Amino acid sequence: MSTFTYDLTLAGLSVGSAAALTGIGLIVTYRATGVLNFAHGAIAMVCAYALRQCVVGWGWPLWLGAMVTLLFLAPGIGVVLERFVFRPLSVLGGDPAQTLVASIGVFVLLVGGAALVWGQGARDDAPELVSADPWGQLAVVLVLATGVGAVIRWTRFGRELRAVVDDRQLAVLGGVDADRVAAAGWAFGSFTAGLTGVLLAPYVRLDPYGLPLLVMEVVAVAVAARMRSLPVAVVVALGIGVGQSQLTRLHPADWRGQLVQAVGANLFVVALLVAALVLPGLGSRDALPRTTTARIATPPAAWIVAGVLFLLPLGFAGSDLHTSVQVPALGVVLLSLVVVTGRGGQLSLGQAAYAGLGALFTALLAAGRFPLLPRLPELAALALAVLLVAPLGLLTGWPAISRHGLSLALATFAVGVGVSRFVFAQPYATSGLSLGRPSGFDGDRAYYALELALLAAALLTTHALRRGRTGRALAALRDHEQGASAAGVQVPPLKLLAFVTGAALAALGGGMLGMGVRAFDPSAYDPVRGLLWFAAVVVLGADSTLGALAAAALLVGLDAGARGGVAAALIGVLAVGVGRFPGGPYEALRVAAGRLRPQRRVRLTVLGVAVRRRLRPVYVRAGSTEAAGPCVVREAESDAGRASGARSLQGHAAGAGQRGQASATPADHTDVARPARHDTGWKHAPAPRRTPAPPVLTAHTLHARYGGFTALDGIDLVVRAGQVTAVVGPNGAGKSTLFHCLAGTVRPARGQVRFGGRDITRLPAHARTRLGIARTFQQIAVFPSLTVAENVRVGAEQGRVAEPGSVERALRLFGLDGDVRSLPAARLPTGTLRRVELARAFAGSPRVLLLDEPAAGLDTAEVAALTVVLRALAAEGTALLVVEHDLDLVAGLADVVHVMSAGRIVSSGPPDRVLDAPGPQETPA
Ligand SMILES: Nc1ncnc2c1ncn2[C@@H]1O[C@H](COP(=O)(O)OP(=O)(O)OP(=O)(O)O)[C@@H](O)[C@H]1O
Repeated sequence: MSTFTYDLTLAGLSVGSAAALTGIGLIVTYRATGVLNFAHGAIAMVCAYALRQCVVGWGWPLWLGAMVTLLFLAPGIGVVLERFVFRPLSVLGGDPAQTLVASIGVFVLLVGGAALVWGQGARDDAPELVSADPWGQLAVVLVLATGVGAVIRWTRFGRELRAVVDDRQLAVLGGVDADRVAAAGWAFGSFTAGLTGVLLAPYVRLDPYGLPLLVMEVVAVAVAARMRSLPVAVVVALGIGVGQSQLTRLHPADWRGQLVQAVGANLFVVALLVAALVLPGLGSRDALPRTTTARIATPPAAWIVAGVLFLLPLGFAGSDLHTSVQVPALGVVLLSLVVVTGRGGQLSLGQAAYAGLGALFTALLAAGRFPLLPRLPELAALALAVLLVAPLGLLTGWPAISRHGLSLALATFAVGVGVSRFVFAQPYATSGLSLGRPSGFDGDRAYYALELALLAAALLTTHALRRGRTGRALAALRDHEQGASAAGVQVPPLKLLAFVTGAALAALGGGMLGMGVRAFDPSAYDPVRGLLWFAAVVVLGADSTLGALAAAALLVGLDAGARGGVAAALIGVLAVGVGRFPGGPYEALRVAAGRLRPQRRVRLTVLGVAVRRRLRPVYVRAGSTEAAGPCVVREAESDAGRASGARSLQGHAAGAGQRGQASATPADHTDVARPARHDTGWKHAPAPRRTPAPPVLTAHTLHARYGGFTALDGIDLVVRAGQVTAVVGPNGAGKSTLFHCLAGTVRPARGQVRFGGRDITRLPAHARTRLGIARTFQQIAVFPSLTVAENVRVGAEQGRVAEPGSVERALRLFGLDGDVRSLPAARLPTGTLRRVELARAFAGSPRVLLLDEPAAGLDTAEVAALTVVLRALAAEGTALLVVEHDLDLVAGLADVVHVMSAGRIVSSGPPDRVLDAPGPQETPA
């Protein structure tokens, strides 16, 4: 090996060691707590500053500064974060969404805090703890990795750690002190962050923004190791480090060479892009605090006040006016986050990239440097830049189709970092670039007026996306993606729409920002800004346009008026707390106000029916002297008849009977007395016989597998119009898998699903809904931020046919046409929510209703009323398939029962025959 190659290898090992350290720290924290610590780089930066402060600022000996920094400060930060930020969140349920936002909040807080304390400028006098000789650093890394690996594998603490990671609650029940394990994980993770920071600081720019970003760029190392394997992380880190170092030999001749060199010099970013966009995703849960609250409408007065405040700067002069110019521009950028994150519920940490591209393209187009295009006037350049950047929204929109939670966070972050490194930081794109204002708007006042007009256009666009059919579909997507898909919402195109619109708005705002300062400044659009803007929008109410405008004013105002870093620190503090108030500050205010004022109570009937008694006569215990009474429906209806909701149901069902669509109406059933049979065990009265109805949905030899495990083993099933078909069986029998295959959320390995003769095996869930297969969920899927009527309207708009009056009909049928219709679904009782979900499914005029444990969470009276409703729907001609554990409900409701065991249907027939037979169904959960 030549000396040059050897030297480059050594340099690469040095960089790779620091990356390996970061990987080890991220993996250990993730394993111990389930949190991907976005603040890791910021902790590294704070520790590097602290060591410099001790040694350079206060003149301490290096060993003392290093001990205090690495053995007290770094682990201390970890313990404090665990105790005061992440433990409360894990007590609240450990939603990864909230921990992600909190860790971004910690990042922003530390960056802002460091800028406040140590200033924003870069330092080049960080003390050198370990000599530049890479062998020393490598030794540190290998000792650490081996030590951690040994602890995890062979010690009691390691076993506890693995137990907590696998199932925290189970580990706690088993006597493990999960908090201690999490605190140790955080302390160690922060220690490695601190070590990375002090090792790197002498060789890179030590500043509050650059170092954290540099450290987070190597997160690919941990992702490549699937957040699990320390040896893989170390090997990948060293490999990329050496590769990156070797590629510095390239000497560019033209812009292509420069691009290749840029790739070589940023191999960790390339690895991040590959890890985040190509490798399978890490987590699947939603990445935003799930909306549990209704959106609070902005009072008109607030808009008037905002309008006046935004007009005020027109009367300003000098530096005040010059600063104000940034507010509308940043407001437009933040509105892009309202569209993507607030309304669409899609996490986007890379929005700064689109803003920067908007500014860059505007500058290139206005300068005549854009390939193949002539020089354009500034306003035309801005408009064309917006159009050009909009489709680039697919860069993050495409991954968002299949990625959620952490995976989407990483993908959008990676795109932000990639664009920053490969476009903004490259001289071939940006050298000698200036950006002027449109002619006629050169002065600050005129330009501000132009910005207000553009802001108004952006507000109108945002507003349009928050109203009407698309607005409701977006809200549904945000509130419950699976539920939205089940309601017929075409989720992938809707996500793309959100990201493309978001990219266009960000580009517009970015171009306006650039024109405001008459320059393209790459640092104004770096990925740290993306995190800050994301945090600012989330804490001020992600779905609030006014919140975005307030955030813009706050960020610009604090940056201009206070010491640098105040804005970031404030936003960080708020973001750290946001997980405790998932609805944002409005929710916090509401909670506070709620303590002072009693909440408005709404009286609701149960399923629209004043049913108070459990249905009695379907079962009689052996030896009981109680005679069988009339059948289920008469009992329920005799109570129900007193309620308007029941009248609507009866009328509805009778109407259906008159139209001749149904084989039986509830009234028909009341005429069928069910004699009791006195025998051992629970017995069932015979169900009324019906004439065979035509098949609507059929399954043919369905096979489904999870890895090597066969969950469905050749299922044949027929669901007929006007009948209730039930599937029962013990836990793990495969009922839910069958349900998912029919609903389109699981793709069978073999076999067919047919609907009205058409093969729909490969159709996605939303397409099945549009054909006429609606479903409900075991865990109720409603859209909490929408009102009851809006929930039902989503079902009607996206369902099989948009029949006029279908919303009102569904609301009436399920007894939701009173005051409750205009209440937000958040915080309604379970029974009402079940009705809302059913009404939503029904409003799309489905031919088949798939119901996954519809009685889950309902009390006896609600189950009784539910039976009436489902009977009425079947009587109307709808085909119902019910997967249910409640055998009482099945016996009283179903026409045909299929019993499943170990992935097969082991018996089928009318409930009285099937449920009486001994078999696996007798041990349901
Ligand atoms: N995503 C999955 N990955 C691996 N195995 C799975 C998955 N989902 C289900 N299984 C397994 O497939 C089998 C069938 O599960 P399924 O949920 O369909 O049964 P079930 O009858 O609905 O049970 P339950 O009544 O408890 O919901 C079970 O052994 C289950 O452990």
